[in-house]
This record gives sequence, structure tokens and C-alpha cells, in this order.
Amino acid sequence: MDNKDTYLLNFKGYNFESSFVDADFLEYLDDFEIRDDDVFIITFPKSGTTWTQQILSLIYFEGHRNRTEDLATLDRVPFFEYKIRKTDFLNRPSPRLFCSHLPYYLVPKGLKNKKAKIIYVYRNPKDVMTSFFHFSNVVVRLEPGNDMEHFMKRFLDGNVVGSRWFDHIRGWYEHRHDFSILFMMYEEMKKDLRSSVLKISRFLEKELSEEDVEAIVKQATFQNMKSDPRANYDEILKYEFGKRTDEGHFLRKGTVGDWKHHLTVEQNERFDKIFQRNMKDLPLKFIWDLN
Ligand SMILES: Nc1ncnc2c1ncn2[C@@H]1O[C@H](COP(=O)(O)OS(=O)(=O)O)[C@@H](OP(=O)(O)O)[C@H]1O
Repeated sequence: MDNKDTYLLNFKGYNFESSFVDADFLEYLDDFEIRDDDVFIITFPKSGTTWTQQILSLIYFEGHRNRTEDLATLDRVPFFEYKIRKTDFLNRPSPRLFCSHLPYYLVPKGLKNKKAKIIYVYRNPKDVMTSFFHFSNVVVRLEPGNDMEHFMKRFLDGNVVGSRWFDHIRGWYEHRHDFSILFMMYEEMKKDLRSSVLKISRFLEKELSEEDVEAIVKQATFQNMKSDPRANYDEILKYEFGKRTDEGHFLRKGTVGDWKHHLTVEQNERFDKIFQRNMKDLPLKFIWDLN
């Protein structure tokens, strides 16, 4: 392990956020005991983790009725590798729901039993980078004072939490046959949330009534999640971790194509060239804009 930056912890070539990670747990990841009914959301940061946490929590907890209890989405679908809460989430009763940013090669080997399920959510990387830039420079100030040029270099070089975006998605895609995995695209979720909820519930073999679906879709919209403190990290970051500034929100815009307002023409062309070089043989489709 080595510390390239104060907030990055590199373990086996992958960058973690150092403040929430337990080095002993990382050593034990491979052997962590997976149960057949475990469900993992896996993402590169800023690709739709919180959104899918909310959908999953509603499918499993109480999607069919109003959410009355106080439990945050994060507590229903906690992070696997990050100790964000003190509770022992790992030993919860089944079914355990987790979210994670791990690369394919660091997840517990038990996931290869193909019984436990993985939902991998991906998003076009220009919007991922834009969202990440905002989060790191405005919401929590991991990298105060940096401009997009500086951040883009870090993002493309993989000097961010999650390491290189290209490696993360390629790894998971190329090893998809080793796992029981559903690929979801942020932009498709944005285009048609209802179909996305149905796709996820079918994959999880969870039957939903018409009423359930309506309630889940309603509670998983950007506006609803932004105004419900249980469904976003604004209060958690501010009052529990003391990390959040008063500027910006964890749920910032939730749109497709906002990168156009943040990248110069030259930066965009440079990004495209690097994207082509890294992705040309990967048959995944991307949506860069929804207009
Ligand atoms: N319901 C809903 N609809 C549309 N978009 C949504 C929704 N919930 C979260 N988001 C957007 O997802 C971005 C945050 O990504 P993550 O949740 O993956 O972040 S993290 O990795 O957990 O830190 C961040 O994107 P940006 O708004 O572009 O910054 C969130 O706004």
C-alpha cells in the first residue's frame, strides 16, 4: 500500500478513499463469505450508485407503501468496502444488500458462485468526470482549487477514488461471465425509470405489483431523492462526517450531457481520442446526451 495523495489509499493497484477504509478488511476481501442471496450494486463512483441504492432499498423494503421509518438508504444498502457507519453491516440477516466501487479482481471470490447477484451501473464517463469534479472540488473539497483541466488529467490517469474508469468498466465487462451480473446504464434509467425498475426486479426475481412499481418510481426520481434527507448524503456528509461544505449538493443535477457545460472544445476532443483508444474493442454502447 502507498499513499500517493492524502485521501487516496492504493491497494493492489486500486485507489480507495483512505478515511473510510479498514486496511485489515482489504486483506480479507477475497475470503469474505458470500451468501447465495447477497445482492451487490457495483459502480465506478458517480455513475448512479445512490440512485440504484434507493431503487434496491425500495424493492426489498417497502416499495409498495409510503416510506415511514427513518432508516437512511445508506443503512439499507450500505457500502461494502467502506466503513461509513459504525454498525456491523456485514453480519446482517439475509438478504444482504451492498453497494461497492470495487474492481472485478478485488471482490470476494464467493461471488463467482453465480448465485449472489451483481447490478453493475455505468454512465458516460464525461458526465461521471463532471459529477466527480463537482463532488471533489465543491461538495467535499477533496481537491480544493483545482480546475477541470487538472481534474481531467487526474481522472484520465486514474489518480482518483476508483482508479482508471476505463479499467473498471473493461474489467467488469470482460469478466461478466464469471458472475451473475446485470449491466444497467444510467442514461437508460434516466430515459425510462419504470422499465429500469422492472428490469432490476426481474433480474432479482422479485415480483412487484403495479402499485409497487408506481411507488418505487415515484420515490426514485431525482427531485424526490434530493428533497428526502434519507435518500441523499447531504446531511450524512455534513453532520456525521463534517466533510461537506455549504456549497453544492450530493444530488447536483442528475442529467445527461451536463459535461458540455464544463469541457472546452479542445478538452472534449482530447477526451474523445482517449476514449476511442481505450474503448474501441468494447461493444458497450454509451449515450452522451439525451436531446
Ligand atoms: N434519482 C436520480 N436521478 C438522476 N441522477 C441521480 C439520481 N440520484 C443520484 N443521481 C446522480 O448520480 C450522481 C452521483 O453518483 P453516485 O451516487 O454514484 O455517487 S457516489 O459514487 O456514491 O459518490 C450525481 O450526478 P450529478 O448530478 O451529475 O453530479 C447525482 O445527482
